[in-house]
Amino acid sequence: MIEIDKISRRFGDVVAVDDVSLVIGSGTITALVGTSGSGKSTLLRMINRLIAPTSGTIRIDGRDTSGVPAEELRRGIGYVIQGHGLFPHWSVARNIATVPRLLGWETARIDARVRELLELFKLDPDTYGTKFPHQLSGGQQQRVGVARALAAQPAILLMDEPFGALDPIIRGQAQEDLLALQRRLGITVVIVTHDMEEALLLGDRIVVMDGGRVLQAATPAELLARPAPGFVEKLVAGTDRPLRLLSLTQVDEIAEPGTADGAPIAGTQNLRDALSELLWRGTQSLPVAQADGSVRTRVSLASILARAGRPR
Ligand SMILES: Nc1ncnc2c1ncn2[C@@H]1O[C@H](COP(=O)(O)OP(=O)(O)OP(=O)(O)O)[C@@H](O)[C@H]1O
Repeated sequence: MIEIDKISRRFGDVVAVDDVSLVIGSGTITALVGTSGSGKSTLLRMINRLIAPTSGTIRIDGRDTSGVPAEELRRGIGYVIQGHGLFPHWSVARNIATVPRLLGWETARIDARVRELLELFKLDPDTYGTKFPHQLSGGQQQRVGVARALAAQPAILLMDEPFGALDPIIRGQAQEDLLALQRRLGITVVIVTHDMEEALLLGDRIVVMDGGRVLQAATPAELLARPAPGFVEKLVAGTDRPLRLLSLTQVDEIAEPGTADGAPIAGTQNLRDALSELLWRGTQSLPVAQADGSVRTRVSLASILARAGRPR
């Protein structure tokens, strides 16, 4: 758990972060979202002490980070920035090995870890380990950047606009990969983005910042249903709110007993997928399949539409 307690940071006359308090649960993804200059990066960098707070305290698992040597702290926290930040004259393998080498791991252990990570990120170790960053695509460089951040198995991963430089298709894939990776490793992720759509997709919790302050910290469902008046409401209104709401609910949650024609949709898919499928097929209801393949329920267009409006 990361406890941020009344943290502020000034740069001269500018108050970049203004009295922020937040609790970030272990094993969750928290998205810090806001416009440029709202203090997101400064707040993120105070967690690994790349920036020292002017006042306030940050505790990680109960331990005040101001008492931990900065190097030691940073080795235990992965950090990924926009445009990957790889060392251009080092091979991919050496880039990934940066922190394990600093920690003095044995060569065989480092090599095994590098291979494991390359495989995890779907990059063949024999093909890609010896390449240099400029020989990779933007998406591949980004994956190597995340692999490097995870090399020493940190419990926390900080990401500052990690997908900002990727084109929309690669970006969508990278977001899905991050979700899968986080669920698999159970790490705590704090990600900075100026994109509310990205925050809604990735965040278990979304923290909206403006002028260095937290305006609202909530789950995606809460934020969509009850955005704080003013700035947050405006940000949320810019997203496809009804479709976003639908994507937060699984088909199983509203499926009813009965049958329908056609190929079934999995109960674990979300209502947005179900709506899309219904519209495409031009029908009123779809059969719903369970993990064991059995089909006992259906989901109807009417019941989906009832979930797409403003919650009352
Ligand atoms: N090293 C610095 N020296 C002076 N001012 C700074 C410094 N770093 C940040 N600031 C100022 O602090 C405020 C918050 O900046 P910060 O980078 O945290 O915002 P941000 O929300 O991450 O913005 P962006 O999305 O553009 O990165 C801005 O007004 C910025 O100009």
